[in-house]
Amino acid sequence: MGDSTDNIPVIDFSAFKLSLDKPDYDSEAFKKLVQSVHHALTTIGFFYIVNADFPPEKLERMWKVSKDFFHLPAEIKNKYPRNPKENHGYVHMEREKLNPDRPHGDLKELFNYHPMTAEDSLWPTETECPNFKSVLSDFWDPCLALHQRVLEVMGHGLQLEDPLLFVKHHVKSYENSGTTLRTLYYPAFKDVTVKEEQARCGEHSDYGGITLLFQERPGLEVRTRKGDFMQAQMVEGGILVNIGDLMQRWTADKYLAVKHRVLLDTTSEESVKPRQSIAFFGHPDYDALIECIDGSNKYAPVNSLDYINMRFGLTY
Ligand SMILES: O=C(O)CCC(=O)C(=O)O
Ligand SMILES: [Fe+2]
Repeated sequence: MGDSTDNIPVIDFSAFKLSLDKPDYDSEAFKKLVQSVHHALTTIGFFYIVNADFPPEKLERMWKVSKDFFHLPAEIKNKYPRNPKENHGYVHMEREKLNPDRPHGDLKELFNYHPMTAEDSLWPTETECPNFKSVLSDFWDPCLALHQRVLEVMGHGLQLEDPLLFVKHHVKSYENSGTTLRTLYYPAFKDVTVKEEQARCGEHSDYGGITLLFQERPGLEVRTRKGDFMQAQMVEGGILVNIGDLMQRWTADKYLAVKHRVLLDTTSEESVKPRQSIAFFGHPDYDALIECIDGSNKYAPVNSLDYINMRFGLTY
């Protein structure tokens, strides 16, 4: 772990928590929130949200149904494979390789939920995994609302002419965007055969807009500006936020999409246990044209859908 100045900042979101329709834009608390988020995204690239009124019972239910699902026999889980076109469904162990330079796929399994395409036939049945579908669907709403609040705060931090610019391009999340809820499971060390240089989750930056990450136990490492990796400290009730590459492009590198990973460190007692995490990947609407906000054209304008398709092509 890095020294305390390297720790990921913890930001109090009460000035724009989920139970408030709007923040008090002129309040010191809101200005401090904007400034803290801006500082985090221009330096370490990660921050924890606390006091956002995120419903803890929804998170508890997510941990439980996810565990139930991942404990099902492989032949049941494999009935619902991820559909490459729509990105909804189950991805088995070693299938995804987030760092293409590593020789083997990641030691994790996951289930992606994308409401646009999540027909009944693409979910485990109620007999196979009771409440899985309803709990994932129900978790989507607070994630969507919170990620839109973060996008608005970022718009203020960057002093955009229209602080709602990012939000306005993240509104079709149900029908026309790559926004995805993902529940992940890293099996215990004793239950896997680890190949050379195999990671639980290889070094990568996320692809899209912003990510909300919920962690059940430690293990995530984030790359510092110096290029080494540091452990993300655990924060009680904290929701970790980082941005994806498309957002970095959009901000013309003012905000940074920072690499992160999860290793299987067999000398650490924590690391050999199974680990769960949940990621909500907010992605700009498929028809959004992503152009540098400062007019610099540092990156050529790119269509959101073309960009995500290109990135998935390199991962699977
Ligand atoms: O499991 C984690 O903590 C990180 C997962 C992650 O970075 C991802 O799926 O993009
Ligand atoms: Fe990630």
